[in-house]
Amino acid sequence: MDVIVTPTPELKGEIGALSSKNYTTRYLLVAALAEGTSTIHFPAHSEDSDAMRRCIRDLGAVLEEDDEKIVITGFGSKPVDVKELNVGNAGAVLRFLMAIAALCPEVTFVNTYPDSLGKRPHDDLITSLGQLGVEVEHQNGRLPITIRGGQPRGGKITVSGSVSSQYLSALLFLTPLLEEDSEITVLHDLKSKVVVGQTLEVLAQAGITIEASEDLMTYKVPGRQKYVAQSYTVQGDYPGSAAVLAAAAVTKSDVIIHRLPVESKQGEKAVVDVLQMMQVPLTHENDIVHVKGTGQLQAVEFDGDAATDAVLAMVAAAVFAEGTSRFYNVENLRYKECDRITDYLTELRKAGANVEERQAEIIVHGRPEGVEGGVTIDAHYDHRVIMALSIVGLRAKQPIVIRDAHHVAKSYPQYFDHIQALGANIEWVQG
Ligand SMILES: O=C(O)C1=C[C@@H](OP(=O)(O)O)[C@@H](O)[C@H](O)C1
Ligand SMILES: C=C(OP(=O)(O)O)C(=O)O
Repeated sequence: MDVIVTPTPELKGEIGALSSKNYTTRYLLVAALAEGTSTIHFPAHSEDSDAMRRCIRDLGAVLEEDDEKIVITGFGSKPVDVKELNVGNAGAVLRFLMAIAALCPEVTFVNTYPDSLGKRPHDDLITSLGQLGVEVEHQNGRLPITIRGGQPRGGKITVSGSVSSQYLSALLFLTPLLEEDSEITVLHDLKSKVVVGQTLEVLAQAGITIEASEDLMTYKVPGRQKYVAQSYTVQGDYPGSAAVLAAAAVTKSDVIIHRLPVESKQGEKAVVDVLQMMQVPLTHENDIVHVKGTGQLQAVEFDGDAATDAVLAMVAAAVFAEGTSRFYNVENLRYKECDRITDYLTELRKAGANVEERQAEIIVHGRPEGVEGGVTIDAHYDHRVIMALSIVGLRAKQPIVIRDAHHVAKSYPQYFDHIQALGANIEWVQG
């Protein structure tokens, strides 16, 4: 399905934020790794969180769900002997479960998105699993991947953090269950470091003890631990909400989003500070963000690694700012659903934006007068590219068609309904 975004000068209204993708995937996993029955309130519903639901069920967890909660009876440290898992296009779900699959005799992760997740590298995690004695069959570090685990014992492990934090998170979920204590050392840099804070927070909530160094580069993980069944509540999602906030920032707006906690470990909450730095009038109190946009923005410089999943939305806002914006330290955007630097900027340029790329940087020469639009955009299977280009479409001179916009459902299926409810001019058409 394609979406036509017709220029919309004003947005107005209130929405509740979608539930956090990163917390939902983590709570589903720790609930599955516990032996008792856990409850997760307000879990996210999206292709990625559904992928985790499907896979933990295949691994032996029992799930019962109603409108506001999911009750999960876990399999503990003993998943059933499943032969195949399908994670869809969900990177984090794949990486976390590649580690957990080490508890199974032999599992193959199939390749259902050859042009997206199928292109993403997993070599660094494969190397670390090898150190635990886990045999991994792969296609040059990519899907399809077969894990032959059995009984990894723990010990000293190194993992590179220079491409993704998800490899480290994966090892942090697995190692507490192993026979021996483990010591994990992160090599090189650790990208998306803030997301590891979410992993540690959830592990602690699930009763797991891990000693992490202050810089998050070394970990002592006692073995033979048990995940404790718990009750969890999922907070609102900043990465998805960042797109709605950026849309409000580039239009004349009066937009309120509920359920965005002021105290949160989600790095993408920085979108609020970045928009403020861009002189967008907004307040953030009592878990409510209220934007009263004028459509006028100033350029900004920002270390994007602190808010990796909100960078595309911030860049879209910067397209209409006065001056030149720079988003640096973002090389790992190249290893996501698409190359979120080259592919994304290609689409932005089509729409009329003036943007430049470096290996680890996006530079935006703002056009407060607006961009031309009147083009068809390729989604590159990327929900965040789709949301970002819709923001540009709101302020373009001519409508923008976003092809295969249904991939927005990877993280935020109700995104277009939400911005439509705020007044955005959106039409779905058969592609
Ligand atoms: O651990 C997680 O749940 C995630 C980590 C981040 O990935 P990288 O560590 O690869 O940057 C983020 O982009 C992704 O959406 C979710
Ligand atoms: C990169 C993302 O997800 P993942 O790595 O889990 O596929 C994302 O949600 O933007």
